[in-house]
Amino acid sequence: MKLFSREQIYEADQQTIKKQDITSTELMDRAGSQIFNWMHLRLQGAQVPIHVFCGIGNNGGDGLVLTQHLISHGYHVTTYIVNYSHKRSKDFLINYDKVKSMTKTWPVVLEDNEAFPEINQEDIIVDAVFGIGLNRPVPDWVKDLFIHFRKTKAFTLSIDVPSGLFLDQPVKDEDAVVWAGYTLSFASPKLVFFLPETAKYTAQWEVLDIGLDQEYLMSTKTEADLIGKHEVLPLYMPRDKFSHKGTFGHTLIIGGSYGKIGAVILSSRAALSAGSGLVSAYVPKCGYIPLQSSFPEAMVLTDRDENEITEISFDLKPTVIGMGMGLGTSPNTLDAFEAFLKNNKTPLVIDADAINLLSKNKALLKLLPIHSVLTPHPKELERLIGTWSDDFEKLEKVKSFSKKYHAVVVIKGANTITVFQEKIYINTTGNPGLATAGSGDVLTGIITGLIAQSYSALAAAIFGVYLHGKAADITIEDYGYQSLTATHVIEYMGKAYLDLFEQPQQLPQEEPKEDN
Ligand SMILES: NC(=O)C1=CN([C@@H]2O[C@H](COP(=O)(O)OP(=O)(O)OC[C@H]3O[C@@H](n4cnc5c(N)ncnc54)[C@H](O)[C@@H]3O)[C@@H](O)[C@H]2O)[C@@H](O)CC1
Ligand SMILES: [K+]
Repeated sequence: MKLFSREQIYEADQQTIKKQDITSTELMDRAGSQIFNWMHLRLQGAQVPIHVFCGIGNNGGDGLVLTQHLISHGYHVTTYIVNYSHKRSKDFLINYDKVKSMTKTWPVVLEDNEAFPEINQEDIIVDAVFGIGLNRPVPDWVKDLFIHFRKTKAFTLSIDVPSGLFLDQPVKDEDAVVWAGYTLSFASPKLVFFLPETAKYTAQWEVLDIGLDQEYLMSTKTEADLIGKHEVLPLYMPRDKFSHKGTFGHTLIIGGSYGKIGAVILSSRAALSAGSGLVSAYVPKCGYIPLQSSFPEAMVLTDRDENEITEISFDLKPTVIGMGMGLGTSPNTLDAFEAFLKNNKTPLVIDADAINLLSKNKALLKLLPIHSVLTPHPKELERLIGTWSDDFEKLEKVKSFSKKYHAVVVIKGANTITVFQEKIYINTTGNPGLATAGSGDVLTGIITGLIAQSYSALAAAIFGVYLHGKAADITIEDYGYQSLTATHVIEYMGKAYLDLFEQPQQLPQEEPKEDN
């Protein structure tokens, strides 16, 4: 799914109005009606007090359309105008008059220095104060209103975006943003719903289709894409009947040090479960027996040293190398790593201590083959690119890094983000159960195993992150969050693959009672 920017959404609105020959008021009607349908389906006429807070722009206008439907369907609704400016939008004013003519009274106008309405925890707040038009800090008294919303603990439904949340700037004051229980967003979810610092402002979100011009939406390229099943299916490469293990490549995993051989075992097993035809591991001598006995499918090569890697040399011709898990960062290992990079031509996936070695010796970065994949967690990323002041700056820095070194960077986190040059891909699978030892080693193994099968580096990163999260999502159905282990993720990879082709269960369609 594409994540459109604010400018693109405004453009989509304009194109829609032009091509469908409708007015902006009609488009607002669609938006407000969709919000109403969503609520009506769930509330079914329940007499819960609904407080609709409308700003003076088009987001407020959407709120006023919603109000009209709620009133005409007999809901218990109170409408407030959050009068933060006198520059009311045309479509706001049209709907403001409509509400007046329906109810014979004007909505309650809230201004600075006025008492805020009483709201109970069981009530519903609809937040239509600011939408994507927010372009400067929220006035203090409106911030106080948002604090009031939170104090009531009432369910808060935000229209389009939680008010106070900028689409392209960090939040400076978390009290100046509405904390939504649910956001109903038009055109696409917004990038900020997925970034670590701003995801918390909406617990859940959903996109409502307001019939924007399909041609524009289809043909417009976005800076960010959201990755779900629909997006990874075209990446999947089916297997030919006449294929053999050589067809699916040879993965070499290089890593491990005394006490950290398990990381290599996890990565190697993950590469095989992702479909790599052959898997070999290169470890210090102490890793030989553990690997051979726990993972009979792998071939094992050893360093001359017992406890750490001191020289990386082998006779194999691997298709791809995944390295860094459990590697350690000793001077001997660094020398081996540097010598290896100077001669290496094989595609690389770089994780953990291999990232740390690069961070401490930045000159080595230019030795990476193009389209290397790096899989840092936030601390490793910080060592690699330096600190950042907010998520937007972080993304910009990662993009520059990616461009400079032609690398694919996978930023691990709740919504793992893959960055390649100017473009970012946000994963939607995975769960807090993945915050467990070894899950990163498994991810690196999966991505490496996909590259072995001739997926491009970018496709392998996007698809690998998806499958890894999906396997974890299926695992928790059997094990729950707490008991999920990295080994489960490997074992559930098969189910993650099968899930790609599972038809969604057809639920009986519920219809809203009526809509007029
Ligand atoms: N443009 C369209 O045709 C459609 C717009 N829609 C709605 O319209 C919204 C965008 O509407 P607007 O562009 O009118 O903007 P908003 O309703 O988000 O904001 C209203 C106005 O407030 C002003 N403003 C911004 N920050 C302020 C601040 N801190 N203090 C005081 N004033 C401030 C701005 O000048 C802005 O235009 C969307 O989020 C969506 O909800 C939908 O109705 C669908 C169609
Ligand atoms: K809003």
